[in-house]
Amino acid sequence: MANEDGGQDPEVTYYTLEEVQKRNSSKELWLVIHGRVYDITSFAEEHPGGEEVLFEQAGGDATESFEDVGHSVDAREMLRQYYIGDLHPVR
Ligand code: HEM
Repeated sequence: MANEDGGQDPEVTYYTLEEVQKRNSSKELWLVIHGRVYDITSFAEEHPGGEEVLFEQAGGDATESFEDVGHSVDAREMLRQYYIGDLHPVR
């Protein structure tokens, strides 16, 4: 996420929504949750909620649908292993 002063963290890779939107197939499946970008290509077929719902959100912001489901703490911790960077802050 952006620093307190609104600057960018040099340790973090930033992706624009445009870049994320290209990754919307079974070969490359990225999505955004709470401003963080996740590459869940390898996870889709293991998702307990099915891969279909993930394809519907592929390449976009899945925050609302992720929260609507009321995912468990375990599910939230799983996110960590698929994290690849942050969404580029919009200025
Ligand atoms: C990378 C992101 C996601 C991860 C790691 C994840 C993980 C999980 C896990 C571990 C479960 C089992 C129940 C639980 O522990 O809460 C689950 C269930 C489920 N997830 Fe996800 N999920 C992700 C994204 C999404 C998204 C974006 C949606 C909706 C569009 C979704 C919809 C569901 C549904 C419908 C269930 C089944 C609930 C049930 O039948 O009880 N998930 N997910």
